[in-house]
Amino acid sequence: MEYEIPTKVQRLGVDISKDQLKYHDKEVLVSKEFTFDSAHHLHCYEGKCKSLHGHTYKLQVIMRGKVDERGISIDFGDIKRIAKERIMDLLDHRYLNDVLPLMNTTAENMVVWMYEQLDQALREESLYPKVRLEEVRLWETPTSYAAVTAAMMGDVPGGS
Ligand SMILES: Nc1nc2c(c(=O)[nH]1)N=C([C@H](O)[C@H](O)COP(=O)(O)OP(=O)(O)OP(=O)(O)O)CN2
Ligand SMILES: [Zn+2]
Repeated sequence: MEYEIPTKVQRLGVDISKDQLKYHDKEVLVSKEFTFDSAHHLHCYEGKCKSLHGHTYKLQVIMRGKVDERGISIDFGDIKRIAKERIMDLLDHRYLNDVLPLMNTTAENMVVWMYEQLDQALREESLYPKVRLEEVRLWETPTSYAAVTAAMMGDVPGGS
């Protein structure tokens, strides 16, 4: 997206040129974290998690993209909007075995589904053609997480 950046801007009363504002076009990782509370139980599992129980899940969404002329690759607020619409609105305070597509609700299965949801949403965003999903991490407890990366999902930079 093209932004109107004035040729000269003022800092502490001194004119500086827009070229001095950059690191634009550098690639950076941008991350945002969320929590949500859900109930679930595991199938095909002998142990306490076969019984109904709940977690405060923590989700970390890491995106990768070129910095624009404002110094932003993707607005943190837009990551929050996408994650809320595609994940938290569906899962927060819900029974996961009912609301997720048919799967065993392990952290591994859920994080792959979340990657697919977020990746699809980002591809549909016309605002950020130079940004892609890099990694998604899902903590089930403070000491246990599953993660998936773009490379693991077969997404290569420059691919369609
Ligand atoms: N590889 C996986 N192992 C387990 C999963 C999973 O999704 N992937 N899930 C569970 C249960 O859902 C359980 O609620 C979480 O397991 P665990 O980390 O063992 O929970 P604790 O409360 O015991 O965690 P501590 O932080 O060690 O107290 C089981 N395994
Ligand atoms: Zn659990």
